[in-house]
Amino acid sequence: MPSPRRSVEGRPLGVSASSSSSSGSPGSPAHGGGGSSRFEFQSLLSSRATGVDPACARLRASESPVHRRSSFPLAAAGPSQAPPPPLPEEDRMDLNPSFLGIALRSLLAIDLWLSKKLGVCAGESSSWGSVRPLMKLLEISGHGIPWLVGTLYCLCRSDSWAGREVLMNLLFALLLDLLLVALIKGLVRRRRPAHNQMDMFVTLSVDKYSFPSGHATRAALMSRFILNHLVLAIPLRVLVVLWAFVLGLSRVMLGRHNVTDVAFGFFLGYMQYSIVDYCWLSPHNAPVLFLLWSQQ
Ligand SMILES: CC(C)=CCC/C(C)=C/CC/C(C)=C/COP(=O)(O)O
Repeated sequence: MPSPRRSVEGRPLGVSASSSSSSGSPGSPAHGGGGSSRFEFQSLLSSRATGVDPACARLRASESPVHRRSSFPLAAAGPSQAPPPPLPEEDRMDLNPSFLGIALRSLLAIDLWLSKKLGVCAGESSSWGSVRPLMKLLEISGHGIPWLVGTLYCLCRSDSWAGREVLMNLLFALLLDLLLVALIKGLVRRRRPAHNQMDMFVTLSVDKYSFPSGHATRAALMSRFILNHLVLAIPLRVLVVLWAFVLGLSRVMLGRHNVTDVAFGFFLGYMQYSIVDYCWLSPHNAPVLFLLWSQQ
């Protein structure tokens, strides 16, 4: 144990006015100005040597009654005792990452706990195991292959320029989605939940990762696309939104994803539509594409 009177570098801390044998605990704020300040000052410096989080040590220091009085306690120790230098700016900023870290860890813990609770169709023997076939049917409804094949088929059959334009953009949206999801999955590499059974219909190699949910991005992207480009009666519009929501929920119920994978997937899909809308392909800005297609 290093002497409590010395800093990590071995230099005296300059807090010698009160002896460590004075009554009460040295760390207690009730201990008195000198004792309290000694504890706090030591905790600031020795945290580097002991591995204690400096942010926590600093937090303790800033909470002390001495600091609240905003007079540096060591001044009371005597004229020969030089006050320690103020903390470097970058050290003071450490508090934020620490709070952010705690918030993220808490969110992650809630995410894992909630996802496990909601994974009621993760296996045949799960509490809602009998609904699993229905959930898997929903899974296929949001899979990339049926959407790609369906779009290409309609594009081949379409005989109007307006129809071709919408379908061409739908194809672009689907490809953009596959690309972005694969990119993020490959970068983040978050494993699928432990209770997931990897029995999915055709997957790509990145689909062993779970963040973000490709089904959720497609659900949000396709529903926004459909609502903006198909003239549908209100009940059908409600159905489209419901489909997207239930598809996202089914990913967690099947145990394929954590809640945050799906939540971010919805957000990403929503934003992807904005990109598609912004880059909307038309015979005016992409004439080559349309000419090529019309010659097929
Ligand atoms: C043109 C091309 C590369 C087509 C690939 C279509 C395909 C196999 C997409 C994979 C869809 C899929 C299984 C996504 C995973 O969804 P999660 O919700 O489990 O992330």
